[in-house]
Amino acid sequence: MALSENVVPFKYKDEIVNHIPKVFIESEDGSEDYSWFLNAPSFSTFRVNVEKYKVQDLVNVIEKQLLEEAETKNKCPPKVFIHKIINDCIVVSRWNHNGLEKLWEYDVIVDVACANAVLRGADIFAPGILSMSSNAMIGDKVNVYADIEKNCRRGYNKKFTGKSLLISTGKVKITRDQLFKNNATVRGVGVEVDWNLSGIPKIKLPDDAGLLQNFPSIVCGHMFKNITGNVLDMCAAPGNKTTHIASILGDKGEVTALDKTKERVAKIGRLCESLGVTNVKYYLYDATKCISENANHIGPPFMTESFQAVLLDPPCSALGQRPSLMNNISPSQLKSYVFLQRQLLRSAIKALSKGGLLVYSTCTITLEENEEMVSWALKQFPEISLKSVEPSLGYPGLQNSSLSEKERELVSRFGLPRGSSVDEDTIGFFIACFNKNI
Ligand SMILES: C[S@@+](CC[C@H](N)C(=O)[O-])C[C@H]1O[C@@H](n2cnc3c(N)ncnc32)[C@H](O)[C@@H]1O
Repeated sequence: MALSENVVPFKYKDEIVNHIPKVFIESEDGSEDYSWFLNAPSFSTFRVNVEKYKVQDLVNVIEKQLLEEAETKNKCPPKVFIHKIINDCIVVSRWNHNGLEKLWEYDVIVDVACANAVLRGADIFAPGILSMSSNAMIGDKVNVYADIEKNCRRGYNKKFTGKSLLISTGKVKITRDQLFKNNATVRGVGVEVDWNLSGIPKIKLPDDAGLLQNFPSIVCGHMFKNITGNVLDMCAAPGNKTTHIASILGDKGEVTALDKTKERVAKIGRLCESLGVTNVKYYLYDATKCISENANHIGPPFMTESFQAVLLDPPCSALGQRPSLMNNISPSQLKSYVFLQRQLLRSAIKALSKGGLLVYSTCTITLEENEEMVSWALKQFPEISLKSVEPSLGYPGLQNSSLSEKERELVSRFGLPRGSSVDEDTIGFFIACFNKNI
């Protein structure tokens, strides 16, 4: 079920659209169309922890679960398969349904972040619930709406009349009283989803089996296939790519992971532990300052040219994350990322040994943070050269950027609103690879 409601998913639409390449919002008749932002990619992708599980075994587990669910739902199950090139990636298609209807007496209102997650196959966790009909008891069925204009107060106890969108139906697991009484902070699943608007299924696997990861992010990990030695992951939390690179390196190397935020660094540790990844060292550190001429101890800052490969997956405007029912990013916030990304690139190039590989990736779609960042880096640092993204999946860089035709072919853009395969219908993402000249 595709969403093309009358929803403009940007609070500061007029300013933000100036930064969005036309291909993402212009429909064939030239009118504005935001459906790419509103809809989730058609496939879920699960990156298998191949140290512990066989990919085919997990395919069988997911297939069995979906088959059982299909019998109760009286529908054909989604397809489950291993990606033909990215062999640690399981692809799951969606349920086919014709949309949702208000079916039940009771309503639940959730915030936009929660709604975006639900549309990607998540249950509804308590912190995302803003309002629930007061008579809804555990086990009752509810209609779930997204508060798309962010007008619903947490704990609101009347019928919500603001702009909302029916995104799922499900079963109550935590009552209104438990959620909101005495400003309670309740965790866990508040509503178990049975149908969501996107048809993206829930996938239930053990914690150590791997993780749901966007397809281009999984591809990004594969850039490190031929690396031996030390890899620096400069902006690493929560560690999704760190743990993937570590698993790809195996006993051929180690990942040093940095992040500037304490709580997020802790997440890297927890993920390594849960996946059983041991070749990662992680530090709370500002990656713009992680290289120093006089570094002389274990841990950051490090000596120049001490890493065989570097991943720079910096903070970005994240406009490629979809679905996004409403994005409050302000124009000044949007513009702020380029400065930090350039600073981080400077450190990345210092960190890299001669002949080493630098991978730059973002989950955004602006030219400034992608193609133009690459051409800035090529001009600024004559010691690096662009290298093709291998395996070459996705689309070339966009036209009308400062990259030459040849350079456009070397970088990868994911998620242009064109094709419908798992390689094409993804979040918006960008990967560029550089070599440091010998
Ligand atoms: C796009 S996220 C990284 C996602 C991560 N690579 C993954 O795949 O799990 C960007 C991260 O950069 C971190 N960050 C922001 N500024 C930083 C800095 N100066 N040094 C290191 N990390 C920074 C943020 O805390 C955030 O966790």
